[in-house]
Amino acid sequence: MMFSTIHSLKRLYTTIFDPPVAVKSSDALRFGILGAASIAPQALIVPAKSHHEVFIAAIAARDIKKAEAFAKKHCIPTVHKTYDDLIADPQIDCIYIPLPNGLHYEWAVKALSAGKHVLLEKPSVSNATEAKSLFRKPLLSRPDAPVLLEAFHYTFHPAWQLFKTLFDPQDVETVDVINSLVAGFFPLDDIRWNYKLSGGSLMDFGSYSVSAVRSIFAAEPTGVRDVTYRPMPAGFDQECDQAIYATYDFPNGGTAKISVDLQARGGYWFPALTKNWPSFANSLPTLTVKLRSKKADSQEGYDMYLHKTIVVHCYVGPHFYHRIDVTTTATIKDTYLANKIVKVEDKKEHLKAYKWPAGEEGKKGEEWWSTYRYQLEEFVNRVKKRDGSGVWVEGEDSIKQMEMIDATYVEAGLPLRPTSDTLG
Ligand SMILES: NC(=O)C1=CN([C@@H]2O[C@H](COP(=O)(O)OP(=O)(O)OC[C@H]3O[C@@H](n4cnc5c(N)ncnc54)[C@H](OP(=O)(O)O)[C@@H]3O)[C@@H](O)[C@H]2O)C=CC1
Ligand SMILES: O=C1OC[C@@H](O)[C@H](O)[C@H]1O
Repeated sequence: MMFSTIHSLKRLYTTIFDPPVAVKSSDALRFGILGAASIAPQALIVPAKSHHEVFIAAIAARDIKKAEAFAKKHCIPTVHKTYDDLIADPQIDCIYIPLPNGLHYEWAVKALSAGKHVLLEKPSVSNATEAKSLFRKPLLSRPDAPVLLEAFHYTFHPAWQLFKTLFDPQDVETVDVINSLVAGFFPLDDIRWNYKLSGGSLMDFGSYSVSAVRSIFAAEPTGVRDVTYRPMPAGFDQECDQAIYATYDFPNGGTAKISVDLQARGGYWFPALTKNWPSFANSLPTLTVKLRSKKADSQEGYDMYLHKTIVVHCYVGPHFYHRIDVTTTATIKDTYLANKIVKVEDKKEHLKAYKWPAGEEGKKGEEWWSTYRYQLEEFVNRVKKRDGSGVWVEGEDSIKQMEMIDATYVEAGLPLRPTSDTLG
């Protein structure tokens, strides 16, 4: 127990602060970052350290002093005065875009048009109109097309891929996803609460819920219903959802519920007194999948049914911690007694996967790799035209993702996030 805790802490420390630094190869891809964004170190700069084919070469920020300070802190050799200057830099191969959602479209188009590969933060853009325009750009169908990826990092981690091997999407009956963040984590002037910048909880933490549900059913919903939301407090953008709840119907008859709260409060004893206390409950993004009950065996006088429930704890950041709990419930019914239940037995398994199983071709990784590091591996593999792990987020998938977000906002009675002026 003690050994395993020390091992976990060591893995975590290596992941976050101290990955081994790789010697860069002469053909390493040179990345430039648009904006000194908070997420850039975690999502790209730290993961790049251990990748011998990735070099973080340049940064641009709206304020040159901020860019210089960021460059100094993260040892980035080149600072550009503007985002446009960075994109025009012939020394840069790839652009990472961690800008507010509402600016993703404009800058992704500019970067791709300059022939750069683009790693684009999630959600890819503001709405499905932008997504169709971006991901169906004719330049992306050319033989020498640049790579464009919506950075749904969690899908690249072995834990998510292991989870997906545990069931057939056709058998999924219900999915419940909770993405909740304690109130106060993001200040009220954060980009997440700015409608013009395409904010809202569904666009933020909620985009994972939508992505996860689509991935679990391997299908698009036939409808969305029962959408409720909590707007921002008075004085803030009322078009921005602070929390949102929705139910989706899927073609196999299954349903999914998402529950997203970016300012979670309450849930304590004496609710009247504590309802405004920040809530740490559900702080680990969690999802529960229930599969349809299936007849597994039939003997003289008895039928046995199996029913599986799978819970994934911390599905968004499995590198910090995760656990996949699989409960298989066996129910034995007496067919001579009108199917009376005579026995119910639960079998529980707890699974985890920080690395790919040994010996699988193209699948590289280390226990301490974060979701972002696994994602970077595949991004580079695509650029270098190698097969890699086979995990990817296709452009058409990113379009469907935005269609589901749009449909949810429509059902909520909220406006779609605004389309960029740069989309003619
Ligand atoms: N993959 C993940 O785990 C995560 C992804 N994200 C995504 O990354 C993106 C950025 O999020 P985050 O890093 O938290 O955001 P920040 O606010 O920290 O960074 C956004 C950057 O955008 C730039 N910017 C340009 N124009 C504006 C503007 N008008 N207003 C505000 N900022 C502007 C700023 O750059 P400058 O330095 O030039 O001023 C700023 O540094 C979002 O799309 C978000 O959804 C966020 C967190 C986690
Ligand atoms: O991973 C994440 O966690 C917190 C969110 O607000 C953020 O945007 C998201 O990507």
